[in-house]
Amino acid sequence: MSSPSIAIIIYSMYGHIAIMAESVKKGIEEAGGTAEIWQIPETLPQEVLTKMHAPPKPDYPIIDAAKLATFDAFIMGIPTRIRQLPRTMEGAFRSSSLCLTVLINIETNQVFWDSTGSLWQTGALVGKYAGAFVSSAGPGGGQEMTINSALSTLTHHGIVGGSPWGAGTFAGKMGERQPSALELQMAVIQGKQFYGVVSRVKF
Ligand SMILES: Cc1cc2nc3c(=O)[nH]c(=O)nc-3n(C[C@H](O)[C@H](O)[C@H](O)COP(=O)(O)O)c2cc1C
Repeated sequence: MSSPSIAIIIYSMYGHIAIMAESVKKGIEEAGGTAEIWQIPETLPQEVLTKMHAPPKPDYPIIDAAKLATFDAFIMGIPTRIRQLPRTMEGAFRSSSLCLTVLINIETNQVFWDSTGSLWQTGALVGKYAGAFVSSAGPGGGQEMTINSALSTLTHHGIVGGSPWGAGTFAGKMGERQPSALELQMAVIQGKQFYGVVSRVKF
C-alpha cells in the first residue's frame, strides 16, 4: 500500500498558521508520510492588507480545484476571524447558487467549478480525509467556534457523503437520490468503529 498524498492547505495573514503548517508537515514526516503546503489565494486588495499591517505572503504555491482533488487527504490551517472561518477561505469554497449541479456531480464524480472560481470540486472530494488546525488571538478566543463553523461551511461546499466527522449522504431536493455504494461503505466503517469504542465500555 502506498502512503497517502497529503496537502496542507492554509490561509495565513500574519504567519502563525504558516508556522503551524510547517510543524504539521514535520509531524506527518515523523510519522513516515510526506505532505505539501499550499495556500488559498488572497482576496483582499493590497490597500486593505497594508492597512491591516499584513506582511508579504509566505512562499507557498496557490491551490486550485484541479490540484486539490489529486490529493488523498488534506488538512486545513484556519486563522480565526470573529470566531469563524475567514471570508477569504469561505469564498474560495463557495458554490452557493449551484446546489442542483452539486448533487448531479456527486453522482458522476464530475469535476465542478462555480462561477466565482471556487477551488471546491464537489464529488471529486467525497471520501477523502480532511482535518483542520486553527490559530486565534486570545487564549482560545474562539478556536473551538472556528472549527465548529468551518465544518458547516466545508460540509455544505463539498466534503459530503462521508467525512472524518461521520458518514453522510445527500437525499436530493425531492428525496430522489439514495445513498451511493461509497457512502454506505462509510456508514459500515463508522458502525464498526463505533462498536469498537463502545464495546470496550462495561455497561
Ligand atoms: C478581522 C479579524 C478578526 C479576528 N477575530 C478573532 C476572534 O474572533 N478571536 C480570536 O481569538 N482572534 C481573532 N482574530 C485574530 C486572528 O485569529 C489572528 O490574527 C490569526 O489567528 C493569526 O493567524 P495568521 O498569522 O496565520 O494570520 C481576528 C483577526 C482579524 C484580522
